[in-house]
Amino acid sequence: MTKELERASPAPVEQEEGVPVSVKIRERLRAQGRRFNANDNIADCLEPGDLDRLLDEVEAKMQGVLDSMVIDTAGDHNTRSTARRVAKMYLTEVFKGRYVPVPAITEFPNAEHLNELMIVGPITVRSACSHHLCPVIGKVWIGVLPNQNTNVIGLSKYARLVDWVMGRPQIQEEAVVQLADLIMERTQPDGLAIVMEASHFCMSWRGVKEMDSKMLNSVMRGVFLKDANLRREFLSLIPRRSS
Ligand SMILES: Nc1nc2c(ncn2[C@@H]2O[C@H](COP(=O)(O)OP(=O)(O)OP(=O)(O)O)[C@@H](O)[C@H]2O)c(=O)[nH]1
Repeated sequence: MTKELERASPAPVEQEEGVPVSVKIRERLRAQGRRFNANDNIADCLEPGDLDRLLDEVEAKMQGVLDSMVIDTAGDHNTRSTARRVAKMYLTEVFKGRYVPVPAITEFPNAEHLNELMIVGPITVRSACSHHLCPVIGKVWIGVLPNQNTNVIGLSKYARLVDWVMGRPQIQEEAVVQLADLIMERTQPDGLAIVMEASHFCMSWRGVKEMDSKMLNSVMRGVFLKDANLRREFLSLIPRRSS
């Protein structure tokens, strides 16, 4: 392209004034050919200050939702700051797992060359379904068969990884797979087993209004897939789940 043509071209969206920050972020994601589904993490496409600008943008859109629901947020003292509260809750609390990088994981040398089954749980699951953004609350158990040559990670880190993956709008089937992929990638054990049990408020608070049903699902990787005895041992060691 000649210098003249370059000058004549419209400014890239990054430099345009008044372009919503979400549009700029989407452009960066598309330029990298990246997916940005509800349960994807996009932290590495955010620039300094973007999250604050997103907060302002989501607040303005939430205010529009409240206005369209014919709620008098100016007169009603209870909802005066609701748009800001909801924006903060989505971006910095319940869906934080989309906007912050993966937690740092401390690794310790596997000095004793441990290769026995280890189970951690129940770890609390707090999420929301991608369909209605209703809460999903439950528990997860993680079983690891370490590899005698790989490092050991601190126990609390499993809970931090669960929190990071579940802090996005999710569906349970995809959440357990994302969690398994992450733990496999980070710790490279010989085997990994995950069982999740959760209540979906989209089924109890609304819709079919079924109060007691839960969804249980599992994912097995590595030796857990091949070794039925190991699978049985893991399942038998998980404390009796809530009724
Ligand atoms: N498979 C799966 N389904 C889920 C999960 N979370 C919520 N759902 C369901 O996803 C469906 C949402 O899509 P639709 O069926 O289009 O929603 P709807 O018409 O409002 O459905 P109702 O909930 O039956 O009123 C509902 O059946 C939810 O119960 C999940 O983690 N996994």
